[in-house]
Amino acid sequence: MPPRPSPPAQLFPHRLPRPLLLPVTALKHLREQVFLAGDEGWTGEERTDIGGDASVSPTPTYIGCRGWPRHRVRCIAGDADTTDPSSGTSTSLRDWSSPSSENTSDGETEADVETRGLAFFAEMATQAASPSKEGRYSYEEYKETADWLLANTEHRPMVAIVCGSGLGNLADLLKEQVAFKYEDIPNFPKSTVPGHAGRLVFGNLNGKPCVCMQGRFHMYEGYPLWKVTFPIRVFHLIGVQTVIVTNAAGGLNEDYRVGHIMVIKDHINFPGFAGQNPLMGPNEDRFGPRFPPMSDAYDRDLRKLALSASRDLGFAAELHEGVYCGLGGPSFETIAECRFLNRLGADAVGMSTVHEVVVARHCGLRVLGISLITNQAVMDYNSEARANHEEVLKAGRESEKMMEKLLTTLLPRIETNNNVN
Ligand SMILES: O=P(O)(O)O[C@H]1O[C@H](CO)[C@@H](O)[C@H]1O
Ligand code: HPA
Repeated sequence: MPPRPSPPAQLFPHRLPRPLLLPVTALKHLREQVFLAGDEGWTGEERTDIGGDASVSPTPTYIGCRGWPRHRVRCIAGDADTTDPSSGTSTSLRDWSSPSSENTSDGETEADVETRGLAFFAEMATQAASPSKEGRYSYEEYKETADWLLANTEHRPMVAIVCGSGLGNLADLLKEQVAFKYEDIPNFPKSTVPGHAGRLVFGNLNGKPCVCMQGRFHMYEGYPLWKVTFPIRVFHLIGVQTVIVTNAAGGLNEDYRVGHIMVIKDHINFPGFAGQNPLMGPNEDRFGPRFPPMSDAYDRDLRKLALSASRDLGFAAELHEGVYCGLGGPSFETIAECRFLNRLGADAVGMSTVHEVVVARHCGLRVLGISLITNQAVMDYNSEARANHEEVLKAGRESEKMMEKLLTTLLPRIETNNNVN
């Protein structure tokens, strides 16, 4: 029998810092019987007989175990990965597996089993104590992704462009492309919204090295805000200095029409009012200060550049500068909400952007925001209009060329100074 890893003593805290959670789906391939019990009993779904071919819920269900170290771990073996769908992290069980045995009768003693089980729990406890389990990524995870990207492409982008709904084709502007699917990039969340392809595209846009997010993450997809904003910090670590956030938005300002462009002057972070700010939780000083100002969120010089580029292109009639209000979604706004937001001073409304901007400013990135007005918010009780995503995507496609021209004209005018090797 191959030697079993023995758990280092320091990995055994007196108590787990928080309930230990194991996804049941992770255990469904286990070939032996697992008995778990904690001194405070079970949390979550009660199961004491997971293993073998026992049918377990195909949907991710969590079992939790409080109390340490009084778990009774009879045996853990198998060849499965634990994947936590909420964090995307995965832990291999293979290290603790019994390679040949189907049960404990292959000479493995009770003590062997106990050691192996405890080692497994020690690993899980370490994970539970790691920052990424505290509802955020660790600095090392951002770094891991940044290093992976730098190792897999020679591009060194100075500008990152986040493509809004229906605006993913902006990435096609990039020459000498190197593209990665989000699912292939370590730690990256997955795109789930139609119109957000889920690819990170590197290349040169009119001579300027860029990276394009063909698809962003939204709060309404169920992602916590530290996940929604994950790529922004990665961009910072790979040397990006300027982020251009684009979005599809509903026009609240009565002068705005479908197909108009709004250079974002400022935003209202509505989820922030309710305590949903991506910077909640322990501050990571390596990215920025605890209390970053937001009064200069949208760079004045970049706004001027965008406005002058739009005018040079003859877009003056379709051009505005205004305030974007970010909501949680996914439901579109009621008439009363639209009226309320408009009175608050918002010119356009959407379900994204503000979180990315807060995180970008926290780590010192310059931000330019551009909204494409894809629909007029319904403000009138006699209106038959109903906001819908298809209309949003259609408007995006119809104004694609305009947005492309704007970015192509704008990009070479942006001064950048990339110091990353
Ligand atoms: O903000 P982007 O991602 O452009 O998308 C906007 O369009 C979608 C609604 O149609 C929402 O996701 C809203 O936020
Ligand atoms: N409301 C919210 N989000 C949106 C809208 C809207 O009208 N249009 C595009 N994204």
